[in-house]
Amino acid sequence: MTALNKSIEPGDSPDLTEERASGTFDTNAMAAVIYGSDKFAQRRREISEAISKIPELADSAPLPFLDRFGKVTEGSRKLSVILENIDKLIDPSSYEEGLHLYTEVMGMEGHPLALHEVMFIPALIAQASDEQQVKWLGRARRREIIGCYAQTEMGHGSNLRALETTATYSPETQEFILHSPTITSLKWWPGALGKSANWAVVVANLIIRDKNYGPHPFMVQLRDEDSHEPLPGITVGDIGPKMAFNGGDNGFLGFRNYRIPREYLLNRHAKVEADGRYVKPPHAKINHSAMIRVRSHMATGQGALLAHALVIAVRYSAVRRQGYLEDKSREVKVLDYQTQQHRLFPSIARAYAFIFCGFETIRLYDQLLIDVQNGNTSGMADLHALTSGLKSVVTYQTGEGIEQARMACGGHGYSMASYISEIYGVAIGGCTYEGENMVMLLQLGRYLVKSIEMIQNGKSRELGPMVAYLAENESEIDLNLGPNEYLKVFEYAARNQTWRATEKFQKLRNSGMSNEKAWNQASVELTRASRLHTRLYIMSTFINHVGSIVDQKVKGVLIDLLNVHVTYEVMDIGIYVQGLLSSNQMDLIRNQLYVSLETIRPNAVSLVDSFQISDMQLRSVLGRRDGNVYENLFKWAKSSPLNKTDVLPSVTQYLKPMMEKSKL
Ligand SMILES: CCCCCCC/C=C/C(=O)SCCNC(=O)CCNC(=O)[C@H](O)C(C)(C)COP(=O)(O)OP(=O)(O)OC[C@H]1O[C@@H](n2cnc3c(N)ncnc32)[C@H](O)[C@@H]1OP(=O)(O)O
Ligand SMILES: Cc1cc2nc3c(=O)[nH]c(=O)nc-3n(C[C@H](O)[C@H](O)[C@H](O)COP(=O)(O)OP(=O)(O)OC[C@H]3O[C@@H](n4cnc5c(N)ncnc54)[C@H](O)[C@@H]3O)c2cc1C
Repeated sequence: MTALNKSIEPGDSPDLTEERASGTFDTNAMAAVIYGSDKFAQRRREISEAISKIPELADSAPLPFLDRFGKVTEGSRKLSVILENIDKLIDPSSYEEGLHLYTEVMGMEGHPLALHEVMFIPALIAQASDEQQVKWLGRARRREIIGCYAQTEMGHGSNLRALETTATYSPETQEFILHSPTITSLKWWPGALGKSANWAVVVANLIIRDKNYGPHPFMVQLRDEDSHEPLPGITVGDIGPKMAFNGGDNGFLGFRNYRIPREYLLNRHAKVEADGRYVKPPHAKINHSAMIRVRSHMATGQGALLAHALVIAVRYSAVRRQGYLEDKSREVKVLDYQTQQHRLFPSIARAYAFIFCGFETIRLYDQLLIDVQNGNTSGMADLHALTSGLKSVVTYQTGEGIEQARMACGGHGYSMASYISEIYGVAIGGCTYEGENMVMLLQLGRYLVKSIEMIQNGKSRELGPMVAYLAENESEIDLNLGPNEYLKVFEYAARNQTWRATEKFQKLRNSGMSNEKAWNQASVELTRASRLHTRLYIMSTFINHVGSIVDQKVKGVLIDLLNVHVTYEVMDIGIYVQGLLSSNQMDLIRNQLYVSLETIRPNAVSLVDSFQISDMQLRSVLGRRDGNVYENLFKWAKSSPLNKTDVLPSVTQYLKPMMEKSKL
């Protein structure tokens, strides 16, 4: 009989083989659920296999041993190998296949095409007119040019309206003149801008005859296509090392009265006629679409990062033995400790939940893109509110989960051999990029307040399906709790908090305070409402997704995982449900959580194996598929550049003389 867990191979650590043998479901079938289809899950495996056959695609050294220069060079080197072999590796027209290829080969530390694929091309698709797409999109897709998305400035990121870069229209020459008037107006942070990109989508305030029409996207050539030297009028460079993404060249950019043709305003939606007449877009915020797209993809992306950390921590916890339970003759796998399970299993559930939730937001974005191309912008506000909350909650919880995974690996978790700190650095960047989390929670807060105001004005029927629960009365909770009852508990918490926060804001405003001051004084409560609303959404998409699964064994284990999720989440928001649940009921839920941790235990390794993250992609000694951690940890340490010689020059130059002097 073939094993249900497809990761078993001869030579593996017996501890991991034992774990895999206890799995109750087919990990390939689970991978099909995680990656949306059996076909794509299979393609991922094939792509990984094809990559492994091209030795030049392997890291030339463990990435943590490379310095910044080495990391940036390594990314470009591998990119050129990828492009030479691209047809052998993927269907180049598939975004998903490309993403898998890049993630596997490049790792997560950044590379010259990261922003090209994630923002530059999507911005062209959403914002360039048909003629502009003919001009640039093909070139971008063929990677004849490398692009980035340059919006944030040194002085402003969250508050777009305060960007200082201007694009002033000159009707005489039919050009826009891009200018950076101050130090703080320098573009600052855009990925791949520093050294790699030769073109950029630049967001600048459009000025026509002294009137500011707000931020608009412009296609701007930064560097000569032959020499790669910055063009006259452009100041560009790298912003230096960061917490993570050090294989990437996030950059700065300034303009000195830099002229571009009128046709370089991305003008699918807004236009400037030759005489300077402005043609308004169908929605004031349509220029934000590249951001909405990334935010829509963030739940899946962050779920995948959390998954990376959990693969490492769960596998390692199954081979790490420390201390005793009942059997005093052999130390126990640390995964058998309830505290370890409590640390890791709710995060496994969240990783699955985020990925499933991401399916939904990506689908909503793709639909919105079609609608907007057809002139229908009515879905923009809803998706903006939803993805604003979602990006904030998933990035924060992913960061929490990764950090717990690191601690769950003890001392070795702190070593770069675990690679978890790199994953953490990358993931936690998501709390900031695409809109700082508090700022984005408050965007959702605005939407929730407006929803409550609709209810107060007797317009409950006009509420969208995602906020309809705000108008409902709470019902009794039956504590023969199934997932749907937990959903009701969450609805109660989110509804109560949203009403309380809104009423606080309204009361302050009605007391004569300005709108802005009242908003600020209610803002912590509003962010709490936004988080609860978003967590409710995540839970409900998780429940719906599990309900739709056909494979009964896969569905069975996902129901077990859902039980971990709903009980953990409700315990976590206990303070918001005190008015609904008695302390006896809370105890009952707490016990259900502990039972669900035990239930999921035999499937823990199979659940993380199902993410099918190859060793190459994982880059972790602790998380290796074969579980042979210790001998490889020693090998890894020996490969440290510091161990190339027994006596370092720094010892000869400084420490030896110091010790010699002390002897006198
Ligand atoms: C391989 C991995 C690579 C990782 C890649 C990482 C790449 C990172 C890239 C970046 O970070 S790019 C830069 C991202 N920057 C931001 O996200 C900036 C955040 N700020 C904003 O998005 C906006 O400033 C804001 C906070 C949303 C406010 O918008 P605005 O400045 O336009 O404010 P107002 O004029 O006050 O308007 C508010 C009004 O508009 C509605 N609204 C805002 N955005 C949208 C939208 N996209 N769609 C629909 N509606 C929108 C908002 O809800 C308000 O509506 P009302 O409440 O007034 O009705
Ligand atoms: C790894 C990484 C990659 C990036 N890539 C790009 C890129 O490719 N292109 C690009 O253009 N940009 C990029 N950025 C920039 C990023 O989008 C901004 O840093 C982000 O939007 C936050 O803006 P800020 O840095 O100005 O923060 P600030 O707005 O200055 O935030 C500082 C603090 O002020 C608070 N705050 C600000 N406004 C409010 C408010 N209205 N209400 C309450 N609190 C508020 C915030 O919550 C935060 O605590 C990247 C950033 C990082 C970290």
